[in-house]
Amino acid sequence: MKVISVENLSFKYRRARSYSLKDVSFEVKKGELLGVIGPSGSGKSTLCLALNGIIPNSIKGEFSGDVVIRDPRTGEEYNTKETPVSKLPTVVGLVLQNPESQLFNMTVEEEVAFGLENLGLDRNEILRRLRWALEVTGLRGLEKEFPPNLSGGQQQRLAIAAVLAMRPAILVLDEPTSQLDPVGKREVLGLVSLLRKEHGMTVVLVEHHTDYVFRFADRILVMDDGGIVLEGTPREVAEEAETLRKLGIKLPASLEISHELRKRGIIESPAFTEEELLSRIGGPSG
Ligand SMILES: Nc1ncnc2c1ncn2[C@@H]1O[C@H](COP(=O)(O)OP(=O)(O)OP(=O)(O)O)[C@@H](O)[C@H]1O
Repeated sequence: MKVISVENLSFKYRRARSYSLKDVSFEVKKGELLGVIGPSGSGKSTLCLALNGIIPNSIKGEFSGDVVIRDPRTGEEYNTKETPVSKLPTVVGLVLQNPESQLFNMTVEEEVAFGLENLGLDRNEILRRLRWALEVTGLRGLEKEFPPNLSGGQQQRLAIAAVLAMRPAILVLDEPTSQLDPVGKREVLGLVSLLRKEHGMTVVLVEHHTDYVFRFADRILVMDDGGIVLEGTPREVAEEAETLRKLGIKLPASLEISHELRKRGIIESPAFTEEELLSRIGGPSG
């Protein structure tokens, strides 16, 4: 089942000289993890904002094309340009790059409950969702903490908890680990994997950490200059090493090495992890 259909989407910010998205079309199926990579300024963040309707409803500009979101639980379809912005976060949650920009309450629990109060839910439902969101994100016990006192990884997990409490079926994450240290990165990407596996969520993930994207995404979109230049499975996209290199996209080390080894005829297909690479060349892991 398709849960996101983007058709001929173009967008130019007010006062900008050129379009930030140029005739972009793609689909995402229920339960998929779509990785989005591309150089700085290629339109990834703009695309994220368009997926939950902030563009064109709150951030205006020249918009054409359609972004249609289908709620897999009800089958209802929402064309973002015709849907109130207050409705979309209950279907598509958006987590931004910098957690601090999304956190503005005095305690962890107030942060998560804030959006729920705006949904007009009753007290019991708010508490139920609050507990669930903190449980899933591993933040139980930190309810009374002041958000700026949390670690970077905890702050980003809190931003995710606040979005999850709205019970979206689809999660869009715009470089959620870019401000984090390696421990924080692992925490957040571990959470993304859990949300997919155990909660059946569909995920669109913009991520510079290509190791994760090539290893776990079902499909990858590569963007450049507002358009999609490559789209395919990690295996298919990895075949285009030269294009990726020209765009300045760093492949995971195992793929870079396997690309060189393939050129020399030592192995036949790309290896996505170090273990896979070692086993291909007859190393210690077999
Ligand atoms: N609010 C805005 N007003 C005008 N132009 C903008 C605005 N936000 C982004 N742009 C422009 O739109 C283009 C795409 O930017 P966008 O932030 O979507 O790219 P990105 O791929 O997410 O980059 P990064 O990896 O650096 O976050 C860039 O040329 C950028 O300068």
